[in-house]
Amino acid sequence: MAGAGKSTFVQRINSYLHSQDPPSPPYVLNLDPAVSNTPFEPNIDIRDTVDYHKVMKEYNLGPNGGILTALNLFTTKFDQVLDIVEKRADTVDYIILDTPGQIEIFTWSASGAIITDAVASSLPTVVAYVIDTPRTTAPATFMSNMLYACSILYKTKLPFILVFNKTDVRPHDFAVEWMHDFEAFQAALASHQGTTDDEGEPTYMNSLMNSMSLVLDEFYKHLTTVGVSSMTGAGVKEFFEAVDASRAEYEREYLPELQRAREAREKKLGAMKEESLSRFMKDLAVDRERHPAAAEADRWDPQDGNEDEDDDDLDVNIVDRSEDAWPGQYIDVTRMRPRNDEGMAWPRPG
Ligand SMILES: Nc1nc2c(ncn2[C@@H]2O[C@H](COP(=O)(O)OP(=O)(O)OP(=O)(O)O)[C@@H](O)[C@H]2O)c(=O)[nH]1
Repeated sequence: MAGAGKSTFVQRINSYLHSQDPPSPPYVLNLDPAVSNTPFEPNIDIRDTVDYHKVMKEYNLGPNGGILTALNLFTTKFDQVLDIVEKRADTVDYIILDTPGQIEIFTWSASGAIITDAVASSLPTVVAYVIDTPRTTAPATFMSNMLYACSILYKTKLPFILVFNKTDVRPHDFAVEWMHDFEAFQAALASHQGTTDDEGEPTYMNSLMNSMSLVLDEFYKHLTTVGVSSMTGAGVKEFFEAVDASRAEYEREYLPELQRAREAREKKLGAMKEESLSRFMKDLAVDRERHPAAAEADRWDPQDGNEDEDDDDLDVNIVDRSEDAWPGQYIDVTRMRPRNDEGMAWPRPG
């Protein structure tokens, strides 16, 4: 959620990896086009490719529409990002993606899904869901947060770590208790104000939450939980232990499922292609029979000079900053680079 501390957390895990012996600098991607400063220096930054303010102006959008459109435009180039990232995979142990602050823009958009699927199908991937612990102490807020996490887990089907952040302000033991002890959560719900109406009946919200917490009980079994403080660095080591365990889970569960889905999709696509090709060939034969002269004139001439037409050489707009810095370099935030995409013609909807 916005303000949960995602960027601070990225900076913390980045500095943790740098401080290992030997240092293990990660490769960092910033996918938030609207962030003004990041506390780390990303290797690839969406802001180098898309100017969010210009997108808002050009497409006449508000802030959220601007972020979504900027992300969509960036996604059209994501194959290039993946190429760069894959080239680094042998020398870099961790690749970190920081997502936009407006959670639904990433989790519920087509581009968020494309980016997640693309990354997850080429590298072991884990989702870290960062929670603002001090702002999750009310049972209703806790429940909403868990429902959101649940929806992302089921959407991505990826290994998932709940990161209770800001434990320097409020330890996350209450959350662990609520997740493991159904009755403790019920008691917290009951002791919270407004659980019954004027006639002593449970309020709609309270009964809804009671039933929801039963559903969530199943969901909690699939989760790993860690408490961290991005401020002090407490819990970061445990976070990386959870990431390593998730890698095994990715290889055991996600990968076979992915391969099965890919094979099924390719089979279906192959059948569709074959069918439309045979339909096309039939139509062509009928057409040629009816108009033999036109068919003769329509033959492809290899001397035409069209063989140079190759759209593989489209402009390369993705900037790999580590070409002139080292991977995952984190620096003071005043060294942000100017955005420079003057003259870039983005496709317009419709
Ligand atoms: N005390 C404390 N504050 C934290 C911690 N992590 C982050 N913060 C503070 O929480 C605020 C939000 O942190 P950000 O890292 O900007 O959060 P974000 O989720 O990236 O924010 P958006 O990108 O706007 O969604 C900042 O003021 C941070 O200093 C923590 O572990 N402890």
